[in-house]
Amino acid sequence: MNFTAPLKADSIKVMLLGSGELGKEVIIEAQRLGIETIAVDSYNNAPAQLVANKAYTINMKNKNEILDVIRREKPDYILPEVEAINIDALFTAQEEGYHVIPNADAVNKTMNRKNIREFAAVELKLPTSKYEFVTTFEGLEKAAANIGFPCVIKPVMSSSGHGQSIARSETDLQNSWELAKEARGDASELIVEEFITFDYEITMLTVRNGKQTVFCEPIGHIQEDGDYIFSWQPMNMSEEAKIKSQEVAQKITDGLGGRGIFGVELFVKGDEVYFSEVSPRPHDTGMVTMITQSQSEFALHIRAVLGLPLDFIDYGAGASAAYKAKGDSFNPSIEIKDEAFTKTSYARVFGKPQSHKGRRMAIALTFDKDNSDKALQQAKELIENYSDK
Ligand SMILES: Nc1ncnc2c1ncn2[C@@H]1O[C@H](COP(=O)(O)OP(=O)(O)OP(=O)(O)O)[C@@H](O)[C@H]1O
Ligand SMILES: NCC(=O)N[C@@H]1O[C@H](COP(=O)([O-])[O-])[C@@H](O)[C@H]1O
Ligand SMILES: [Mg+2]
Repeated sequence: MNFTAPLKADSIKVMLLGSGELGKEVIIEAQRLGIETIAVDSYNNAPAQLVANKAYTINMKNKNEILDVIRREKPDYILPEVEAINIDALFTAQEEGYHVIPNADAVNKTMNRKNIREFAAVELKLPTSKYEFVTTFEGLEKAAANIGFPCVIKPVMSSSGHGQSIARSETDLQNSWELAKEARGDASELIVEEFITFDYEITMLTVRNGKQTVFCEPIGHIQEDGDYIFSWQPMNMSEEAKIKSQEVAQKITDGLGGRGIFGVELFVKGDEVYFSEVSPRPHDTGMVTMITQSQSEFALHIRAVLGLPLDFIDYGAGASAAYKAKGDSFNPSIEIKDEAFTKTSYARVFGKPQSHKGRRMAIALTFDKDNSDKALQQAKELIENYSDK
């Protein structure tokens, strides 16, 4: 294939909307190509802001504030990094000729569970859990009775497990209702999902550069309270399940279109593959690619955005373990014991300016040439050497 997108790095400007740990690595990869970078978020000194050329702190839910920074900076590419962004601003920017990654419609679909679930299940006919949407407590009771217990309840707009719960019986519904309502994001509507008793779940990182689609090796992961705590790559799976996973990932990303990396979340039971959701951006479980691939998911995202070739080397197996703050602090410090620095591991500390209990602050990355179970075991052990104050 002949790639015809020469890189004129010093004349390219990217703007990140959302500046957390994932964005920080995207900015670093962009900087490595000499690209000018602007990091926007709703609080000062967000991780990506610490490494970008310029930073803005705005209300990300406010259409005018987003459009103001876009019109002022005139970026070549706008890279949404979080879900909680005013979507009208992205549609307007796109109409004005700005290039939203992957495109405003894909961001709109994926930021809301109702849009993406109906797109996947109804339009693309991909297998998913049974689901219903509700806006009232009575509606929740009815939907849970139809779907059966246990069921999973989530606000239609939320991420990292916020506002999510499993109701095991009718008596849990009141708690689930209140938890979802208290969550940040849009909790005015909830999705009630059938609980899938999967054997394992994966993220299929899928990269589109406008000319081809490339898959990374499947990433296995473990979630606690709807948020990832461990991931490893490659996930050892049957050839049939792997092919089905790639087919689902291809369909959903073709359906969304545009350039960039996507994290397609799938549940696998035997050789059956269920679509769960998709991020049109790097994925938290994909941080493991910082140790397993010559081009991490962040480097691949930038390459895809620019329409550049996507070739890379898989170095071997690896794993990641998330470190979550144990307490609350306005001036947090992460302590990592010497034992956590081994020949086959390293740390990434995000530099978040404030911690609160459960906030992801750092990760441990481990490598093992051919055994992801061993890498995972080491990651689990090493993260015990992390603490915070
Ligand atoms: N229907 C389901 N059946 C079984 N487990 C589920 C179901 N839905 C969610 N889960 C579990 O909860 C996790 C988080 O769910 P989901 O990905 O929908 O939430 P999220 O808040 O969007 O997370 P993130 O933003 O981190 O991707 C899943 O990875 C899975 O482990
Ligand atoms: N599952 C989505 C995800 O991992 N997103 C990552 O977490 C950051 C928010 O962290 P915070 O909640 O600690 O501010 C986001 O900016 C993004 O990097
Ligand atoms: Mg998810």
